[in-house]
Amino acid sequence: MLRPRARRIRCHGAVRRQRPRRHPHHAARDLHRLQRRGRQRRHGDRPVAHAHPRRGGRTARHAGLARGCHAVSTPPAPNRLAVDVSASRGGFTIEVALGVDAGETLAVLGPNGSGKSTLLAIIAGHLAPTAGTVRLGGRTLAARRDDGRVDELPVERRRVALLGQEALLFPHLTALENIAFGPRATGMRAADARRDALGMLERFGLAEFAGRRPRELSGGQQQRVAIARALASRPDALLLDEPFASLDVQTAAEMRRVIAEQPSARPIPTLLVTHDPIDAIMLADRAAILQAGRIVQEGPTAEVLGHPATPFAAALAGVNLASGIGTADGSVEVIGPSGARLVLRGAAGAVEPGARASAVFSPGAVHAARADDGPPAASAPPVPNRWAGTVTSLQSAPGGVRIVTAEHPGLAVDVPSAAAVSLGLVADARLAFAIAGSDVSVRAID
Ligand SMILES: Nc1ncnc2c1ncn2[C@@H]1O[C@H](COP(=O)(O)OP(=O)(O)OP(=O)(O)O)[C@@H](O)[C@H]1O
Repeated sequence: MLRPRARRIRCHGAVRRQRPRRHPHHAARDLHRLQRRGRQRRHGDRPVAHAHPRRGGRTARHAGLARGCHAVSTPPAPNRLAVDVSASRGGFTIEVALGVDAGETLAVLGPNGSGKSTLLAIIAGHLAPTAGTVRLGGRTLAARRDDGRVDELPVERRRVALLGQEALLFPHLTALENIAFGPRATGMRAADARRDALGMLERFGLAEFAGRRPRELSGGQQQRVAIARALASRPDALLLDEPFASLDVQTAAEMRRVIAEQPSARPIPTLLVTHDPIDAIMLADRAAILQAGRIVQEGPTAEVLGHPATPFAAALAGVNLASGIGTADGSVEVIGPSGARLVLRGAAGAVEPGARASAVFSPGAVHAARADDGPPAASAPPVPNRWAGTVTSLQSAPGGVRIVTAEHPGLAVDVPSAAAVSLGLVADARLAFAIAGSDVSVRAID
């Protein structure tokens, strides 16, 4: 276990170094236990005893500071979060390397069970890696040594704030007291902590609720207090675990705006785990797709959602992903399960002949018409960006109908309701499809 460092305190005008006592961060630990309890509630881990800041926690005075003394806030330079770890939980293994710069937000998207929470648990200190390191700025949060032992900073000393779906506020404290709790735990004077907490409440549009207890606040207001509380303790990294998932659409939008508008006076890395592409679009500079414990794609958010590399990411982004082989003219030839050929050509970009490649396009960018001429001869060369299909399923889509055909069941075509009526859509109808090259993006598969 890493040794606690001495901290600097200002005492009657003079700045001194103070050696920490054995457990100088009990209150912060209580806060982290409470956060962890929320995750365990979702994931079925063993429960942790309920934290009570007044009984189990320690205020600045309890933490060993004399009257008139307070901790000098010397936060380490905001820095990069660098994770390069593997870990196991049950039969599941995760192996991830990623970095998030200060002031940057990385969205981690992935299907259920892909390891998103496990990744956060490793960074927050709830799960030890089986190999590798977690670094934050100049500090090592966890490192597995060659001899198999792990150097780990305890959760409460990582300066990593974790905000989950549930606000998990202390029920017996007011909104203001909840926010002031973290700074008090690190030794800030009560008056300063209250002043800062009031400032946070104002920033989050909650000033009028300062004196209310969590049960007197709506879910959205509680979540706003929770994010204010997370930031009030001046963490060096922020972990957001689907923080909007339990909120209604309007409140979630409001919360996204609040987080997006965070002033960057003290930039820190933010890692946002989400199922919802809107979170990545609104909040993240970069996005990573996690599948089965591995990052399968990472890059600028527009790039990852604009040209997804996997069917999961394509479904998330709401686009069609067609995989095939590059043709002589730089298009992508896709062969359906029954052998039907489809050539997709992008207006910009081309792929190497014979190379594995993919084409991406939106279901709504495809034009559909009645095809009265029956299926084309198998030997006929396909015309780029044109194909025919027999309808196998019709589903409702926003503003219209989603069509799936037997020839290319992985590719959806959306038509507006009026067009669906005039096409007389029924199962087994033959349709002709066309898409402009400007709406198709082609790329080689690595
Ligand atoms: N406490 C645990 N003990 C044993 N296995 C666990 C534990 N927590 C998670 N797992 C397993 O680890 C794998 C990854 O789970 P994890 O919760 O990290 O996925 P996730 O991507 O966050 O999923 P979700 O989107 O459903 O929250 C799953 O197979 C899960 O069953």
